Amino acid sequence: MQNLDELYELILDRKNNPKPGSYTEYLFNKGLDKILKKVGEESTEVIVAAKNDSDPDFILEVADLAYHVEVLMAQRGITPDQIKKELASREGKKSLTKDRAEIQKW
Ligand SMILES: N=c1c2ncn([C@@H]3O[C@H](COP(=O)(O)OP(=O)(O)OP(=O)(O)O)[C@@H](O)[C@H]3O)c2ncn1[C@@H]1O[C@H](COP(=O)(O)O)[C@@H](O)[C@H]1O
Repeated sequence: MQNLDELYELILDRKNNPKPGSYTEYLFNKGLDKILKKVGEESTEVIVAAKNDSDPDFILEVADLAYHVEVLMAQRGITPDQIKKELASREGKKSLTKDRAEIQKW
C-alpha cells in the first residue's frame, strides 16, 4: 500500500540517495527537460485512455501521470503539503478568478 505522500517520500529519497538502476534516479539524472517531456507524454496518455472504455487502462495512466508529476514537484522543490495547502485554501470559495489574478501579480 502506497499513498501519494509515501510515493513522494520515496522519490525524494531517490533524489537524495541515488540508487543504481532506479527509474526515478534516471529521470533526475536526465534533468528537467526529460521530466517535463514525460509529464507531457503521460498527460496525453491519460487523455487518450479517458476516451476509451477500459477503466484499468485509465487508472494505470492516471497513476503514471501522478508519479511523474511528483517527480516534477521533487525536482522543483515543491512538497505535497504545499499543494494540499493550496487546495485547502480553495474550500468554500465561489470563484478563484480573483486569487489567480493576485498570484499573477507576484
Ligand atoms: N510509480 C512509479 C512509476 N510509474 C511509472 N514508472 C516508470 O515510468 C516509465 C514509463 O514508461 P515509458 O514506457 O513511458 O518510458 P520508458 O520507455 O521506460 O522510458 P523513457 O521514455 O523515460 O526513456 C516506466 O519505466 C515505468 O516503470 C514508474 N517508476 C517508478 N514508480 C514508483 O517509484 C518507486 C521507485 O522506483 P525506482 O526509482 O525505479 O526504484 C517504485 O517503487 C514505484 O512505486
